[in-house]
Amino acid sequence: MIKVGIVGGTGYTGVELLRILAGHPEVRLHAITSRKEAGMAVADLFPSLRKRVQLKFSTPEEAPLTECDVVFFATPNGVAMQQAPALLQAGVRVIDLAADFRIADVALWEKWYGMQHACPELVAQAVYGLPEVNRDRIRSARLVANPGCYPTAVQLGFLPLVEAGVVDLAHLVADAKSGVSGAGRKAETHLLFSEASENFKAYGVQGHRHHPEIVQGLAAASGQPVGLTFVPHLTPMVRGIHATLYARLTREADVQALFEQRYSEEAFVDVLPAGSHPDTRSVRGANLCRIAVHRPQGGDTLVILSVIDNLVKGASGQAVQNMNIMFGLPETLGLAHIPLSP
Ligand SMILES: NC(=O)C1=CN([C@@H]2O[C@H](COP(=O)(O)OP(=O)(O)OC[C@H]3O[C@@H](n4cnc5c(N)ncnc54)[C@H](OP(=O)(O)O)[C@@H]3O)[C@@H](O)[C@H]2O)C=CC1
Ligand SMILES: CC(=O)N[C@@H](CCC(=O)OP(=O)(O)O)C(=O)O
Repeated sequence: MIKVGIVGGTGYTGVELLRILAGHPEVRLHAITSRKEAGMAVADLFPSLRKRVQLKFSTPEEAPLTECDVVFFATPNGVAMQQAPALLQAGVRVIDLAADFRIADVALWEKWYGMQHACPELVAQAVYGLPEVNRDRIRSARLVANPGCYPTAVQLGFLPLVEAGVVDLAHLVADAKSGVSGAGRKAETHLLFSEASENFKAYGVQGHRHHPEIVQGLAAASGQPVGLTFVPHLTPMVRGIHATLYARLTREADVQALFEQRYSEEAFVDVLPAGSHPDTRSVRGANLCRIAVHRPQGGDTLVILSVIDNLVKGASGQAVQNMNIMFGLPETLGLAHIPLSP
């Protein structure tokens, strides 16, 4: 059994990790932290976990994290980089759901995240945890940087095209919409029901911290610089990301076949029949990215639709997928949830 610790167990990705890991046959939950709820039983805070999770929250200082085989950080940016070095030193493997180790260029990371990196020397050791790209490196990784939610939906949607070199790499467009849980379980005015419901807006048009992460991944996949316009939107639903991606075809290709071949061996990427319209509900609660390929009017502009549940394939499910790979388990173990519908 793998002994698991979670730092940040009261946030949305933390409770989603608990939901998935409580049903994982090879996992024993050993430590879970919260500074605000220390001493409280997990099941008292989250009744959905009653009789499934027996642990109590401990402070990060008191939790027996060094006794774990792997520790997940489901914390705000800038927390894992403070605590990961000591855990790695103690032989514990680390999966960070935040962005501390996602960007290889530390100066670029510091610019976007507005803080100094606490352990820049570890960034080069970290493996970017998008299994569909980095599976072999994840197997032996001690430190995994779990991708952001938008970057997962956008990269999986563009990858077959940029790898095959059939689109104009200078002018990619990603128009993405996220549910409100993407912003985390915190009290902010724009996340209030009266503000976020019956409302729809773009944000971060001038620049969003997921832009450099997406560009880094697509440039590595294509071997060339990539130009991307990325516009995130907040949409009044709880879970889900719908990314509408645009790319101009520069070479004739059977794009549907390209996608089907690229993902034919991937358990968690579903390429739909040509012309489909995936909805976020079709992936809700599941570790799954569903993709549909369109070529409107047979022209040279491709439209790719990519949907995920931001908390599952966009965060905690993908983190468990990475854990399975790191510990030599079947990649799908504990991740067979069927999406919730309706
Ligand atoms: N929500 C989403 O869809 C996605 C989120 N992510 C990333 O995952 C991470 C977690 O996100 P989310 O669950 O939404 O965040 P939340 O804001 O919902 O939860 C944050 C958690 O971290 C704990 N925490 C906060 N500060 C510290 C600290 N200094 N030391 C230790 N624990 C701390 C909090 O508990 P307490 O304060 O009690 O200690 C809480 O449990 C973030 O980095 C986010 O960017 C990535 C992909 C998708
Ligand atoms: C809807 C919403 O607010 N989404 C968040 C992104 C989700 C996230 O948590 O991204 P990181 O893991 O990179 O921090 C945002 O745009 O800031």
